[in-house]
Amino acid sequence: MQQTRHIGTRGSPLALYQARWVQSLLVERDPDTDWQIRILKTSGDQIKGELKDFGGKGLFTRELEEALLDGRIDLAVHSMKDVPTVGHERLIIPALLPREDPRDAFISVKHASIDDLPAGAMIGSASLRRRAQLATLRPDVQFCLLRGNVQTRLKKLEAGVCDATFLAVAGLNRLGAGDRITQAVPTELMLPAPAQGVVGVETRRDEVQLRETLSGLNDKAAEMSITAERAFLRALDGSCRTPIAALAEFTGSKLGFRGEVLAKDGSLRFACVDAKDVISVGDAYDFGFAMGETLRIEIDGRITFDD
Ligand SMILES: NCc1[nH]cc(CCC(=O)O)c1CC(=O)O
Repeated sequence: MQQTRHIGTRGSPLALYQARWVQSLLVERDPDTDWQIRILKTSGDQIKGELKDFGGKGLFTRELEEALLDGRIDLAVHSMKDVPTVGHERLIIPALLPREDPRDAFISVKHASIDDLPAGAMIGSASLRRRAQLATLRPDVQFCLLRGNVQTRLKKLEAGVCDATFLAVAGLNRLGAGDRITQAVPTELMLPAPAQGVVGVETRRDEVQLRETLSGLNDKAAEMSITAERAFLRALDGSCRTPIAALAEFTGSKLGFRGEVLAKDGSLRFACVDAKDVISVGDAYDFGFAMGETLRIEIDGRITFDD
């Protein structure tokens, strides 16, 4: 008899796209299983104000993890940048899919680039990281909230709610909205969020066979990078609400790493850069964690992580 497995996802167009992507990869690998998508509402989808006012962490992933634990779903598809660094002991993420472009996109109707923005321009973004980074580049612009899913934000921008916004290039590409990108911002100007551009698949730790199937989808370079970036975040955050960015790039056997921590208003910025030969995922974790520890010592209380 054919076995049915449920792939849990949020209902936003981006989340659905990602779930369908995982579904098609699984159908290819194991056509004898019936891979079904099950849409769940998460508390993060119902919030209209500032995310940080609602207990931040894991907002988009918690309900999916609860559904995994009580058996409503067998797999959960996540944007890895939304996944907290400390996971549930009964859950595991055996598959990280190949990374898309990790950069942020600058999107504007009237202005060609960040440099092109006039003084006083209104930037719509709820992201503390993007706000702080932009404030270091352009202390003369202002910010307002712009929330909702990717399409909603693009519509609001077009309606003139703000002069520009930022979204992940990866999400826009996945939605077929890559033509809306005004400027793909170089990572030297705006370092992405840890794990930006990577989709991961989570399951229950005791699902031996599912884990093996998922391991077949795992991308080694993405795993090395994401492991280092998330270890960096873990070394720094706790219950972090200060902006943290990181990008690890794996080529050959070398892991290049850049990370930064900013004060929310962009008035302080601490950065680190290094590269190291890594063999195992454990090496990548240790490297990222050590980078985070070093930066934390350097910051020495001058930026607090929970204010
Ligand atoms: N927090 C929402 C979120 N989570 C992941 C992405 C983009 C896709 C990705 O990074 O894989 C987005 C939207 C955005 O920041 O533009």
